[in-house]
Amino acid sequence: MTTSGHGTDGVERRGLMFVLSSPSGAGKTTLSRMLIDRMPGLRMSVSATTRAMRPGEVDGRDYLFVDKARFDAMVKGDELLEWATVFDNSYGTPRAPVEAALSAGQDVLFDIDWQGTQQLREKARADVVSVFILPPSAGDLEKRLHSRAQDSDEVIRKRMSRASHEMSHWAEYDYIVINHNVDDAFAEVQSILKAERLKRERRTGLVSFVRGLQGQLQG
Ligand SMILES: Nc1ncnc2c1ncn2[C@@H]1O[C@H](COP(=O)(O)OP(=O)(O)OP(=O)(O)O)[C@@H](O)[C@H]1O
Ligand SMILES: Nc1nc2c(ncn2[C@@H]2O[C@H](COP(=O)(O)O)[C@@H](O)[C@H]2O)c(=O)[nH]1
Repeated sequence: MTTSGHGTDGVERRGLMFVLSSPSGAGKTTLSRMLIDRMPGLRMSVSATTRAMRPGEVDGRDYLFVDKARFDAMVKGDELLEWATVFDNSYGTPRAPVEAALSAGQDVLFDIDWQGTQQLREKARADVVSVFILPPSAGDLEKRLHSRAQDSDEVIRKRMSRASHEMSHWAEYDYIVINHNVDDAFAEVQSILKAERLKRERRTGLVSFVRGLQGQLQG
């Protein structure tokens, strides 16, 4: 699915799909925004959803807010790379922008649940790097959902009651980060991305780079 771009050291490499998942409220959106602001070469995948817009959310930036008929048409037209029902709403990743970003040599960041992560992994295992974010405690998770002040008590209750099930998928992920403190969690997630960008298998330009070095040594 991916084509090559260039790393910061000029060596060609395949783009990667960097996935953050967690129980609702553990901090994926917060960490995603920090990554997008601070990591050049990383583009956010903007999901389509049928859920209602929260105060402060912007259509096209936070989500593509669509009705059920439009979502179903996207599924039928194979416009989504993955999709799932989460908390009674439909969510899915539009395929075209992801493929365009990867073709342009960029990495793509996904804030999606475990069902979507499984689907991406089935399609492109070698190019998916997945991170599961855990809250430090159940009490902290609940406090965070309340402090966000964007969901009703009923919605928060529903999300808390799903948290244990969401978390049961932690062992399917490549990395686990416990979000005690947002700056520390960000530093950990950033380190994972930096290291994964340097992985030998995705650095398609290394063979010719090393040959060039050897040529210089012989010449
Ligand atoms: N380490 C932290 N300490 C305290 N508060 C935090 C921390 N990380 C995130 N938060 C706060 O917790 C709330 C929930 O965070 P966020 O929206 O990033 O979670 P999320 O995992 O994206 O949730 P959802 O899956 O529902 O979209 C926000 O108000 C955010 O500012
Ligand atoms: N499988 C997918 N899951 C997605 C996608 N976009 C978001 N999500 C996940 O949904 C829940 C709830 O999100 P919220 O914004 O309503 O709080 C959360 O776990 C997201 O990660 C998607 O495109 N596919």
